[in-house]
Amino acid sequence: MNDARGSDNTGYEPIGNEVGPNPATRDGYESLKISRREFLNKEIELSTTLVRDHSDSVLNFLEKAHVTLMTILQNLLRELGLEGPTQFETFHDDTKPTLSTLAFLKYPKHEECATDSVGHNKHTDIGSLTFLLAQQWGLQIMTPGSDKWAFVKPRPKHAVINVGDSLHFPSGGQLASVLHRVVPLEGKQVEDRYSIAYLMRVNDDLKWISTNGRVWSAKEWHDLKFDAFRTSDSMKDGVQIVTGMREIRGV
Ligand SMILES: O=C(O)CCC(=O)C(=O)O
Ligand SMILES: [Fe+2]
Repeated sequence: MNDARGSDNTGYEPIGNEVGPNPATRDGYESLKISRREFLNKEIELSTTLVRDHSDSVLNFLEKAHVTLMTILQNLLRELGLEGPTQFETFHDDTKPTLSTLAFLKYPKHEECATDSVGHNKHTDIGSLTFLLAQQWGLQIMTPGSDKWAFVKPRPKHAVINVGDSLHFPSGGQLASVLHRVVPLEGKQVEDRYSIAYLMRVNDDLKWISTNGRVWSAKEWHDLKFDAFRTSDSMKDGVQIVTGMREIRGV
């Protein structure tokens, strides 16, 4: 595929690039990603038909998803009294480096791919807020305080909005990032599943202190988390990276 770039934010990634939700399996999705910054600055040229022939629609979607998330963010911050010195909104400055990404994901049905490549491993999202569209079943969440997975019913014309680690840590946990994963309803992917995720992220240089007292920049956290997604090592230096330090046992 021409657009394979070996990047976490731009281009094509095949199935099996990351660890899967079941022990000893890899993930079961392929993706096409578009870096918001590179796309707005016209720095990327993806030859994939979706981007080449529909760039106006992609731009329109990207802008609408971004504005929607920024509106939600502003309202959340106001309601929680987190405006003022923290000023999270100002950490989404398009003139500065940021890793916000639009991702198109396909989980091919199992006649087309190996059954040891299934779903999407458990994780909390890296960035500030996520706008997720999916028409088929598969998304599961574990709400804070619970140790059980629950399917999220797909609702036509509804998006799923999730908080990411970059709001969770700086808000002192007032905004919780929900742990989620994707698994096929019947253990096997019986139909192609498609999802679109706009992963809004803060500027690379935003710093915060995690629950174990370490200072992170948004970019450091992003890069370490992608390393953990690819290996079966979800812990790093005693820190649970993929689960956003939720310290959940046995999941
Ligand atoms: O495919 C999905 O429904 C979820 C995707 C997801 O969690 C992500 O891209 O962070
Ligand atoms: Fe996610």
